[in-house]
Amino acid sequence: MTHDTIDGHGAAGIRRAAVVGGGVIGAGWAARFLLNGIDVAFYDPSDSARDRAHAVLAMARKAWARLYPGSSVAEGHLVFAPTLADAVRDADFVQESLPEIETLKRNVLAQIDAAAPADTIIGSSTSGLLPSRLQADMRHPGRLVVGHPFNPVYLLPLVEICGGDQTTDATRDRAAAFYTRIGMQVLRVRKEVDGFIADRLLEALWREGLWLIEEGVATTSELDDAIRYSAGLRWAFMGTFLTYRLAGGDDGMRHFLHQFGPALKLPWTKLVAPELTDALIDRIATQSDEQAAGTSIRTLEALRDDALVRILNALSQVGPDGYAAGRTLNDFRAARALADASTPDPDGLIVSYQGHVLDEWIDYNGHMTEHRYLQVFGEATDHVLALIGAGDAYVRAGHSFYTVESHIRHLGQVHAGDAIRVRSQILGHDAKRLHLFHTMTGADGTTVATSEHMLIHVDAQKGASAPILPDVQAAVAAIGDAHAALPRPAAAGGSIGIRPKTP
Ligand SMILES: NC(=O)C1=CN([C@@H]2O[C@H](COP(=O)(O)OP(=O)(O)OC[C@H]3O[C@@H](n4cnc5c(N)ncnc54)[C@H](O)[C@@H]3O)[C@@H](O)[C@H]2O)C=CC1
Ligand SMILES: C[N+](C)(C)CC(=O)CC(=O)[O-]
Repeated sequence: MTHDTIDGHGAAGIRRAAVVGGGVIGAGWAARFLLNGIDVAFYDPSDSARDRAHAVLAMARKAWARLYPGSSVAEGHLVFAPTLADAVRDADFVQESLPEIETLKRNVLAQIDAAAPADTIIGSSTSGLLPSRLQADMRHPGRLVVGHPFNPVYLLPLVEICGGDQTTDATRDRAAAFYTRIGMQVLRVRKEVDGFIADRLLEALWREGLWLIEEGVATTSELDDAIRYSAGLRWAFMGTFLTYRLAGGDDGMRHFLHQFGPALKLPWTKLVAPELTDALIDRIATQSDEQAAGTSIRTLEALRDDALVRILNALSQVGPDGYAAGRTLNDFRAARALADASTPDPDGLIVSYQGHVLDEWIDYNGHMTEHRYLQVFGEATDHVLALIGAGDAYVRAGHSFYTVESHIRHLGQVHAGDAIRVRSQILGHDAKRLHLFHTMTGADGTTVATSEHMLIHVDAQKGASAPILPDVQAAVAAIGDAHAALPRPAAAGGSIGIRPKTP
């Protein structure tokens, strides 16, 4: 995998982004930036943009809670800028996601160029317009680069980077480093070309599909079935060429080309876009309505996100390091763990979880239900374990910590959407044991709950307790000794019981 250096060329210094154009894609970018702790100034004159941004952010939070559980990266702040100039004035990075109209984009890009600081990179989300044309009216054209994402931007990792004639190498590199830093898989387009790489492939398939509908060969639903029950499943991790290498049997690609290459001359495909007459549009839209069978766009988006999260999580477990997008996910998890480890806390505790209460965590009493506290505290524990070097790789190598005792105290209430934060203290440790205390606070800093856990170190293959490995032991000792100097929580070691009332 090409993994651009994370903080090369100042990408680590990007703290404020501007999103210009906040539709499907702009809102997705805003969510990805915010969930990476980057502040976002959002500009879109449409009345519905604000609601959409919040809705997309809520979906993204849900998905990220399942991809990066326990992460302590604090969400960035979102502001809705009244004007374009306000949005970009202090931005370290601008992402343009205006409608796919060249004249509009050129005009607004020139305005962004005039208002943004001179060293700010400007990324365009265009699906296929040529960057050489988009940068033509800019005074500093060298800083424009296409960063073409995929919907939903907060989940799909690919971003195609394509520069125009005047784009500098430094701009390409800085954009690549920045997109990598926010968890994306960068694909650098070697030569400027309409539609870049992925959309040329997607368009070819789409053209053929439209032709098949026009000819009455298949409906939208049959075309989708043809993909989702077959090639779509293997595309998710092997793409076309690796898949066809296997289809060539033991002789691989060479045999495949000899066997199936001649069909290209027949040819099977038309690849001509049919005329989109009103009648054809009606036919496709009606078939699409029938296919959706009344399921709303929001419900389909939730289904899509659920499936994507599961696929990404599954791919992250293939092979020692994850496979395809699963590998990108693992690399990003490791990078986030480093960022988590450096989250400062004024009291010297470990910031082990920062997030928001999700809708599905709410019970019939209207507040976060009890087992979700254990989930959050469990993720906080995982964060501490990763910090001392007992994360995924340690577990894969057969070593782990098991929790043998827990005590949760519920002291307040939190509701859907509330911000929560957990800070953790190592209260004790020895050759095999780790004693942790977590404190959960709400947005105003009030303590909502505490939890205390005893963990025992195990050799997972033997299924028996075993001494903590030396490197981890040293990390525990370093943090534990520092924490021993901090005040011990008054509730630590508390027991449960109904105490007799004093007369
Ligand atoms: N929808 C998709 O699947 C993908 C789209 N793209 C690209 O992303 C870009 C945006 O596409 P979508 O988000 O789908 O479009 P969209 O139509 O959902 O959103 C465009 C937004 O731009 C806003 N807008 C219009 N004029 C504006 C102005 N002067 N200043 C600020 N905002 C303005 C509109 O109010 C609207 O909210 C296009 O270049 C498209 O090719 C890239 C990847 C995928
Ligand atoms: C349809 N589209 C050209 C806007 C699609 C893309 O650009 C990428 C995607 O998400 O499929």
